[in-house]
Amino acid sequence: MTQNLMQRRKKRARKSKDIVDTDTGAAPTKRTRKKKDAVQEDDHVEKKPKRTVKPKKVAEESDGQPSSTLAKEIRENLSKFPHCLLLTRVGNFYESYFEQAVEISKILNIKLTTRRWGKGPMVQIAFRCVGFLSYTSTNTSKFMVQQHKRFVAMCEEFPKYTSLGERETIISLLSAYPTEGNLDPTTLGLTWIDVSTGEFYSKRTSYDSLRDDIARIGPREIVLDKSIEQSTHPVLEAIAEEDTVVSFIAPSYSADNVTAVESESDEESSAESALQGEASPTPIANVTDEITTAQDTSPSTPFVYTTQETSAIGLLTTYLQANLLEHMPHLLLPNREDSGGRMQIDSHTIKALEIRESMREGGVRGSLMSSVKRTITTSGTRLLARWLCSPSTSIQEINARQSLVAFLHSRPHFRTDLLDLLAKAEDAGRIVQKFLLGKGDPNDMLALTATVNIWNNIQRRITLEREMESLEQRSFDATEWASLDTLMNRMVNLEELAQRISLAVENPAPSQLDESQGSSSEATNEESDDYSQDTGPLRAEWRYGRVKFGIKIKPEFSPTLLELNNILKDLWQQKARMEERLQLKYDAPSLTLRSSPGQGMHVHLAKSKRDQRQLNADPAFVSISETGTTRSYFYQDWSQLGQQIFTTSIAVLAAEKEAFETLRTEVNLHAPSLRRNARVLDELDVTLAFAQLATDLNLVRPSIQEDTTYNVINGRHPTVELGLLTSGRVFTPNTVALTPSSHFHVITGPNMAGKSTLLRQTALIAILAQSGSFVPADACSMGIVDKLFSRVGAKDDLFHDRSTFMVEMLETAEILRRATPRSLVIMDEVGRGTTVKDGLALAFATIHHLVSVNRCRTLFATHFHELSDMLGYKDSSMPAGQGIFNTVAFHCTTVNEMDGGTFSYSYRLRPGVNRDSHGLKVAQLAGMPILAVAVAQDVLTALKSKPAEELDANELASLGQALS
Ligand SMILES: Nc1ncnc2c1ncn2[C@@H]1O[C@H](COP(=O)(O)OP(=O)(O)OP(=O)(O)O)[C@@H](O)[C@H]1O
Repeated sequence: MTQNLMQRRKKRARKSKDIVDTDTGAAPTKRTRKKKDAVQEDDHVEKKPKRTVKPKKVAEESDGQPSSTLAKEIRENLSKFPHCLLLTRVGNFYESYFEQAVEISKILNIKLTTRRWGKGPMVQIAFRCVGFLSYTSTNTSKFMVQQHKRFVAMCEEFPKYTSLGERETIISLLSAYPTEGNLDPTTLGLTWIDVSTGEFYSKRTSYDSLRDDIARIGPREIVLDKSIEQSTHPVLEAIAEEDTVVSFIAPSYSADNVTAVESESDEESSAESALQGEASPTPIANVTDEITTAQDTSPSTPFVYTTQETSAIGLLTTYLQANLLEHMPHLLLPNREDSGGRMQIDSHTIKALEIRESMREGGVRGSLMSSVKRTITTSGTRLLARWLCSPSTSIQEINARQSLVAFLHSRPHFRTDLLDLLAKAEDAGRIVQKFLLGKGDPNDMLALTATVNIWNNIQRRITLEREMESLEQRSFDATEWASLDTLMNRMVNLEELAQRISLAVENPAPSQLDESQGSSSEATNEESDDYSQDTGPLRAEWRYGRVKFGIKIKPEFSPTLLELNNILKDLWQQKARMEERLQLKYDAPSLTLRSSPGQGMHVHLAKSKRDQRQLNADPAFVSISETGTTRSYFYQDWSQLGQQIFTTSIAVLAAEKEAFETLRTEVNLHAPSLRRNARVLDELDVTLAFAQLATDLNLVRPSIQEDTTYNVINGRHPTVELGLLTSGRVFTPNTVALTPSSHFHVITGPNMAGKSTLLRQTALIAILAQSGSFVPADACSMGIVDKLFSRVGAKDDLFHDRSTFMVEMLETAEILRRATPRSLVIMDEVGRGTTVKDGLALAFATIHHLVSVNRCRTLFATHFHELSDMLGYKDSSMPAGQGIFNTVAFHCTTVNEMDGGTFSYSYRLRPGVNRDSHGLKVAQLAGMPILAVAVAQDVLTALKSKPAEELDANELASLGQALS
């Protein structure tokens, strides 16, 4: 299937050329460039000849050389790097031309051909050329550099618009495909992938939700259909605010293309857990117009990708194929993310609530993530971010997560042991992806094995805990264990794979190797190789080559390898015997058999004056060089034996490489199971982290139900509480009780008295609760929140031509359009960005709409105490529900005035309305000059009898005059 796709996808994005990473084939990144520079210094690989490919135009130059663009660039590069062998990437090949082709064909033992440029006899130029497949380039170039001591320059081509190679870690790609024709015009297909881990998702979405999806996913790059590039398509509007690279491509795909996305197995489908609750990914089925998962083997409910999703998958796959070339990973069809099962948090809210990063500091510090993160693996941290940005709306799933948190919370020692084990695990998801991308070395292989062993140890530790609890007969409760069992039962036993790898791969331990002759470390390696006592450069070179190739496979891995190693061992022994024999025969103790690039296989005398007498008399030894003390000879017997050692060494290297490729294939075959286990461990990491968090921050288990209540007793803001603690202050907890009969609370109070904090903590507690975490409160019970909206903090967005007030209104409008009775809304100071009259009018209209149309749970903080009057508030003794809307209640914070003009904030919420903002106190605290504060005080006093809105222009002018 893949081949079909590849054939169909030959039409690629426009290409440009530049030097490339010889290891990865990816376009250079800042880091890879650096790395490459280092390699180039070490390995004589030159850098940066450049060429750009334009249509071939051939003409003969006066010197009889072809003058096509490619030919010119090759000659330019050759003259720029005269000391290098130049390899030029052309499609799937690296090619070498002219005289160098002859040399390379000899070195690599590949066929030399004759190529012609130009059409017609008049312009045809014949020249020598060799080429080899690009995927062999890493080893081939290393061979030329290391074995033949040649400098190599590589000229690479890659698509002009890709930024895939611009970073080591590619976070997410997202492709949104617009609807067409008679398809439902309100829906979109959305797919996204983390190329570094292979996590691939798809969902149906709408233009309204697209911005929220993007905010949650946080892609580095967005891929769109080229056909909408010049249009005013709503997708473009939705992504306009995003600070991401947007690529438009003309996809060479149809729905059928998706059939070529390679399925590894359906195993992964069950990997999605009761804890995670995401729908299963799809094994490839027959794709016609739509992709279906309806296969017998799938353990979970089949689902069907929509046509738009199918198109999005095709678009994204095309893009990856065009950019990753031969490093294109094997992809499973994506997991379906069903928005029905996730709390929708709009894009402003993700930013405003500082879930992933803080607004003030820009980084993670001060964010919810930073306060609650206790995960110890990077993949666990990624999962935590996903859970926090899209909490669940499934009570079953939330309960499963909470039960596991409770289970782990009550077993601190067990938790510590599991954490200790987890800390040693590698990011298996990323390693597997590396292998699927055709990368990965024996160290990765060993890391994977170690990780599989750690997984096994974790399972053993769990079994032990269960046995200990049963033995102690300490309230052993099988239902309590059910949450952990459900999670761990999803793991696949991969012990066999781990064993096979550890039996095959030896740790190359490069630090133990020394290229220099006769170093002290030689002995160690001789022992480990178990043959020959040779300390000559030929051997050092060969072993150096092994390490540089990153391969050391145990001989027992395959009969071929064993046989070759035995032959090699025998040859080394022959060499040792020959050396010993010659030393004795010619009475030359300093005689050694050596090889060097300049002299080939030669006999070396370290003390020539003493040892050369008898040797010189034997015509079998031909002197080839001498220095003050040393002398070298050609000796045919050694030359032949050395050559045999050399070719056998190369054969062993090739066999080890082949063996490694076999292992790589095995790892790739197990990729779904490896990923599945990795995901289980990620979930364990996050739940362990939640359990630890519950202990650290004294959190309680919330109770979640299917209603529209929100009852949090003495709730706290997790981040503000931590911030206060560092300065020795204590957070004042607050109770919020939203019920269907009192679902809208108006909060008034002085500046700086904790209104925004209360609003934010209300939202954060809902997020934590539905993520499966315990929450910062004395008690919490709440009905599922389907959508969370916030309108807090205002800042302008001049780049997108939006004033502060415009941003405020856009956000408010969106809430009024989208909130449902199951939603939770927090609104802070709506209407403050315009005149008092307009602001008041808009604030009232907003409340009116939220109460009577949306009917959602809302906290509405305001300094417009007049709103309370408009809403029918009388005084704090007024029973709830007695205003003009019977579901609106009033709460406030206040300041405690003390003797001597000092005051303190009471952050404690109480019923009622506070009409005093105490703004001047805050101004004073902020360091406003005393004179300015005094003038403000005079204005306030003057306005006490009659508010400013009621004064006409003349009255205001005379007031100003009086105060000046
Ligand atoms: N419950 C609390 N306990 C202790 N300190 C608090 C509490 N709530 C808020 N604070 C402190 O008060 C500061 C100001 O709080 P916040 O921004 O919520 O006030 P506000 O009423 O929204 O102010 P403004 O009306 O000026 O926007 C916080 O940064 C925090 O340091």
